[in-house]
Amino acid sequence: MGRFKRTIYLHMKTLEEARAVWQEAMGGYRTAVEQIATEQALGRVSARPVTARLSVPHYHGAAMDGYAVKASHTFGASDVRPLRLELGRQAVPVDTGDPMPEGTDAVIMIEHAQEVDGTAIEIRQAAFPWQHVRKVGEDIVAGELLLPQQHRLRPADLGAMLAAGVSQVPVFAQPRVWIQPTGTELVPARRAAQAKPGQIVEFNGTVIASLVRENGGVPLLQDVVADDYESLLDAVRRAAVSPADVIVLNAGSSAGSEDYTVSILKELGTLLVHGVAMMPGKPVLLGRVESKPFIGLPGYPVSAIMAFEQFLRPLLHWMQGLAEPSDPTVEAVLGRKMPSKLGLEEFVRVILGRVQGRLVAMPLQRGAGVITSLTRADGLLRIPQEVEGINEGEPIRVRLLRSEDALEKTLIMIGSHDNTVDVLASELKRLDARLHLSSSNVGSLGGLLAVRRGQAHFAGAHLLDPETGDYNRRYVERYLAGTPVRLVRLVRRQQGLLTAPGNPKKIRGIEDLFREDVRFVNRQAGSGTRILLDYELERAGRSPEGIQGYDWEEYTHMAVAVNVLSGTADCGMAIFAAAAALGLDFIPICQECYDLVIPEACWTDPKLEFLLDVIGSERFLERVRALGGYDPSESGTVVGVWDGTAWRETKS
Ligand SMILES: Nc1nc2c(c(=O)[nH]1)N[C@H]1C(S)=C(S)[C@@H](COP(=O)(O)OP(=O)(O)OC[C@H]3O[C@@H](n4cnc5c(N)ncnc54)[C@H](O)[C@@H]3O)O[C@H]1N2
Ligand code: MOO
Repeated sequence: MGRFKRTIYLHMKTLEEARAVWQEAMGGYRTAVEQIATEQALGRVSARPVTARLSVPHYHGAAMDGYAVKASHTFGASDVRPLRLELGRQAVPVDTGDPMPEGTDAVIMIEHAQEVDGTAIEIRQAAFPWQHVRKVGEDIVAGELLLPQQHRLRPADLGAMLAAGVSQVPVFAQPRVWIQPTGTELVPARRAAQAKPGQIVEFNGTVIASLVRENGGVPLLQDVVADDYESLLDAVRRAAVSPADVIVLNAGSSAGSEDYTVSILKELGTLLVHGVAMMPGKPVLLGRVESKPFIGLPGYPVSAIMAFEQFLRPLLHWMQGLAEPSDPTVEAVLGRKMPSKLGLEEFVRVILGRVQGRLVAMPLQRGAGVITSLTRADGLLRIPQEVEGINEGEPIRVRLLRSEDALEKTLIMIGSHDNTVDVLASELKRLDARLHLSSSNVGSLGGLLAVRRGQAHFAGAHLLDPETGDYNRRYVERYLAGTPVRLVRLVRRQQGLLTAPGNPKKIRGIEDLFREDVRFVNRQAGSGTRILLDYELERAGRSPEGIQGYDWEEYTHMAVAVNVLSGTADCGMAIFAAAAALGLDFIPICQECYDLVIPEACWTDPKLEFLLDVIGSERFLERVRALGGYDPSESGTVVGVWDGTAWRETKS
């Protein structure tokens, strides 16, 4: 078929404008009202006021176990003048909830009466009228308003309705949402392992369906349809005549030549908004097909979720007569400078934790395709469109994605990543389910700087001093003058050369990097691994000249490994774990030390005590050994105490 014209965002709106247009168009849209059994109504929203049919209680009943009496018969009883009441006639035994016997109006608790000969009780205190009696209608009076309309029903609400004889309740029908994943490149998740380049596992459908469910709707998740005009047109037509109340298409809403959604919306309905000045989520599309709201969510997962929150979440609430929920926020300081595009409202995912009394927010990866930026996030920072960026240390408000008290149990780690840190995180959780380790991977040096700024509970670093062969101490001296810290060894780990499986080029060591038929992939300047390579070259008396690919820099161990696996490089330097993860060959070059840098100010924080307990535990050591490529024999050892100007202890 012929190529379609590329579409452009006709009139990009600000987020505020787009939300206003959407509310104007859809704010009054409601689902039908249906009667459902009260027992099934949890979480549903009342469509009309609910009134009580019966009073509760509907008889005068005993509120305590004891004896029903007529209060006036007990007057005058006291410690000095105990009073006897004849059992059966003046005092009738009752249990809590029993109806009050004819002629009685008070209950004396069993512990305040003494039985005498099985024929009478003796009391030492008078009862007052209606003492320990639940009177008719004490709780609910028939005809009284029990619950207002547009109220989300909670467990206690169901109880009150049932008690008051309301067995059916009128509620707004749950909005049914047609979710149509589109894309020729999409393959079902069960075939994830066989996906070829260009094929993407379909998962947005499940994410959107779950969000719909969380917000009181019923997802109608469809099979994927191809990105061609006819198939999409057909899908939207089917949605329009289906019982669905809302139509959601994902994706194909941006400017690609296969992004037909705009044309379809124009053909079958009305376009309200195309393009919103928000990021992620810019290519969102809003409109109407027949009388149904239509939303085109962007394809990138984070974009889809952000656009869901701004447009579909409020809609699902309006449709049930509810207001859009507000989100809890906290005040924090930004841990790292964040530039932002003017004219775009930006949503930045952050980790959050309390370090030395201040709540610190550290930005995670910003890419709209990085779904783990949301799984790992503790909060969401919104940078308004008129702001060009936020400076490090500036106070900000952050929307919470976890509970506020959970933040008090969060350890913030910044620095270089290592797989044993993941083991640490999982062992901490095992010890106490509330403990949480949030990490931001910005390299070893970035970690030291974060410690200097008081933004991390600890950093992870593996910085070699080429002059002494020692790790981290020299860098602490240079970057942490005035900041007392302790260095704790986490592990020693193998660094080496990675090659394709079977090592087809027969690479045996550093010397082979200079061969003409070997293409190398390097790590970025300043990274621990790069420093190590340069050190090894110097020890071998070689300069890097002559290594093909020395200038080609990647930022992580795994990125190096991926290049070797795909064949774009023959060899790279990384830790053993990266080779093991992708089934590559590994030629050990040396062992390096990976240490935790813990500020003295955090040393006595109970969370860090837990952390050190974990590092010292046999289970942790076992799991680290099982990873391969690690030597945990010094794990947990304090290898240096820095008082801000000098080392107080040397290696122990
Ligand atoms: N030239 C331009 N290109 C792009 C622009 C732009 O303005 N000009 N906008 C970018 C932005 S911002 C976003 S966001 C994306 C979204 O584009 P679409 O909504 O058209 O989505 P696709 O291109 O079809 O897909 C993007 C990406 O997401 C994956 N995807 C799609 N559906 C699913 C699914 N159900 N499950 C998992 N992953 C899915 C898809 O395979 C793509 O990788 O466009 C930029 N481009
Ligand atoms: O706006 Mo897109 O949604 O950044 O990735």
